[in-house]
Amino acid sequence: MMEQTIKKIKAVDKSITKEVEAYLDTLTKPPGSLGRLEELAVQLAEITGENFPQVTPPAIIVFAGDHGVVNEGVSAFPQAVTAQMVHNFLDGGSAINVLANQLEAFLEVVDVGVAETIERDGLVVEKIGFGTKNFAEEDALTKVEVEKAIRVGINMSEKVIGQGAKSLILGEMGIGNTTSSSAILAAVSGAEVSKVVGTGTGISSETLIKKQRVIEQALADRRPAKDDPLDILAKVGGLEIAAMVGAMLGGASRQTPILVDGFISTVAAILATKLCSKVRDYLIFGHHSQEAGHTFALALLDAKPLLNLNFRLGEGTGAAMAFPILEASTRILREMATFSSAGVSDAEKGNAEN
Ligand SMILES: Cc1cc2ncn([C@H]3O[C@H](COP(=O)(O)O)[C@@H](O)[C@H]3O)c2cc1C
Ligand SMILES: O=C(O)c1cccnc1
Repeated sequence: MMEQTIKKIKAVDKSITKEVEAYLDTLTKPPGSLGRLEELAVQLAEITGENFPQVTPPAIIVFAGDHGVVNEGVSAFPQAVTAQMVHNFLDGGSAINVLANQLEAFLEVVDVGVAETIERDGLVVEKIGFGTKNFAEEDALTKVEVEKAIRVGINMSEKVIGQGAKSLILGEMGIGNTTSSSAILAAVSGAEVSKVVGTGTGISSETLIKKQRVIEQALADRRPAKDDPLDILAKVGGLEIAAMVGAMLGGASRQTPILVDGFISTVAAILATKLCSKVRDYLIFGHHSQEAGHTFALALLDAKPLLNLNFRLGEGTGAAMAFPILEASTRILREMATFSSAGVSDAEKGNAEN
């Protein structure tokens, strides 16, 4: 199924680019003066193949999963917080709930691998396992589990797009997942672990050293294949990270813009683009996270995030904050007057008259 989805992913429509750029120059502003908003408008047109793209309504999907590596003491919070936060999402009390309400976005919460059974109305239960295995001791997942989690992500994107979502905001919840993400990033890039490890939920400097050692030892023991995203996910990955990879493939296959969140989401994006390089052009990077490895992860994708709000939360919060910028870029195209419709002199005309 993943292969079929990848086959469906088309290169974004570059035949529309010149037309949209030219149209932007007819609007009542000096050419290019709306800077990145204009670049975004062009990118959204290329993604959707439409001169007047729509990103509203957005769908927010938060994938939750646990990590066996928490047994090594690599997070500031206990594993139980993953399930507790899933309850909080369903009760409406988390940061991403607040932003979803503000954006009037539909929020889907998906249990793809929380370590506890959660039965609640409104929760999408697609549990592939009760957390991953501790990758300090054994492979986190089997290849089959990775493939199943990717499929969950693909299905979720297809579901919300089928329900009318015009853009995707992807987020995650999983205590320990910055450890998994740093391990993935080191594996896929060959970078030193020290360059891609960070404090996650706020660990001490001693714990940070331990976290780095745990990752270094695991990479030496597990030996994930650099060019094989599925092998990397199986050896040191997570179910919610694999599901995000799938959601990105699914979104791209349906020509839908995807807002990427922070460190964990960007690591998933690196894997998705490794599986299919065409995915890159469907991605818009919401914010620059405080998590240490994010700068390096963004550079690997040559990505320039829209915001820097000193966030280090996850859940899709940084991506959600950037959504109004996307919406603005589409409204510029749809709602601004042109020089001729508004009777405003354009640059050459003005010079000619002087
Ligand atoms: C209350 C709470 C809410 C969160 N929401 C997202 N995260 C974020 O922190 C976790 C990753 O950090 P680490 O690898 O250090 O455990 C993930 O769940 C991530 O989504 C949270 C963390 C906590 C404690
Ligand atoms: O950037 C992120 O996504 C992030 C950073 C710290 C903790 N959780 C998530």
